Amino acid sequence: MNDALIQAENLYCAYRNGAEQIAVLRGLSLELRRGEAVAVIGPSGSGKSTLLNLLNGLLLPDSGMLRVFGRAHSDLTDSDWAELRRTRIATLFQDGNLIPTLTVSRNIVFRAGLAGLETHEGEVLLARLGIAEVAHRYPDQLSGGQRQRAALACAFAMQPELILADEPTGSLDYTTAQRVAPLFFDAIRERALGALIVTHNPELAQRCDRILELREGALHLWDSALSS
Ligand SMILES: Nc1ncnc2c1ncn2[C@@H]1O[C@H](COP(=O)(O)OP(=O)(O)OP(=O)(O)O)[C@@H](O)[C@H]1O
Repeated sequence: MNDALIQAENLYCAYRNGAEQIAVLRGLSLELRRGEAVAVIGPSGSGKSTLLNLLNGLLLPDSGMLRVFGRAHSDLTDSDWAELRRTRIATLFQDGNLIPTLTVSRNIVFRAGLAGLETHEGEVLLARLGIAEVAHRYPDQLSGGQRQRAALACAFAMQPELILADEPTGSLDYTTAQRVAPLFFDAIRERALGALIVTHNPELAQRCDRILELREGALHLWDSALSS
């Protein structure tokens, strides 16, 4: 069995504003396998969100090869990507992507349902994440950190194979981040998920199997000696 969830080779991606062309990814390569967590770090504007959007099918590369679950991006239609996002890829953006008209509990049930699953573990997930008491509240009645943990519960409830996360602990205080991070990594390892985590948090990055730095449009194995 091929364990690669993501294989990207020599990806190029540019934005066009009229005559101006902003080349963001310039020959980016990446492989992510099941059970592996990879942190992506890099300065503001280096292209981290662009990369997440490509891996999610929200953007298309201009050239290069991208395979997700062994399927070439050129063979994936918009509805194939939508199906992958519904059932196999969980995306955690900083603002939480919860449905505002549903309570936290209903968000979890709904998210699992989209993936074709019934879930009875919502309360357990919320308790493990330390937010059982907000299960009946709506997203706009939560703090940023509670919203982020509720989004994490929704992501786990859909039982994804791949998690793409943008600062998954960015809204949490230090103590809560210390509590939530192990749960995140336990879930990745227990369920042999792959995770690509964009983060500025060095402790979170250090828990990953590899740290890659996005620099000059490509990913480089991060060398702490070079950055000090
Ligand atoms: N829709 C767009 N049109 C034109 N340029 C864009 C667009 N989106 C992003 N860019 C530019 O592409 C570059 C990469 O942006 P991106 O958001 O991927 O960076 P980032 O590493 O995620 O930044 P940050 O850490 O600040 O969120 C930046 O120079 C940005 O200004």
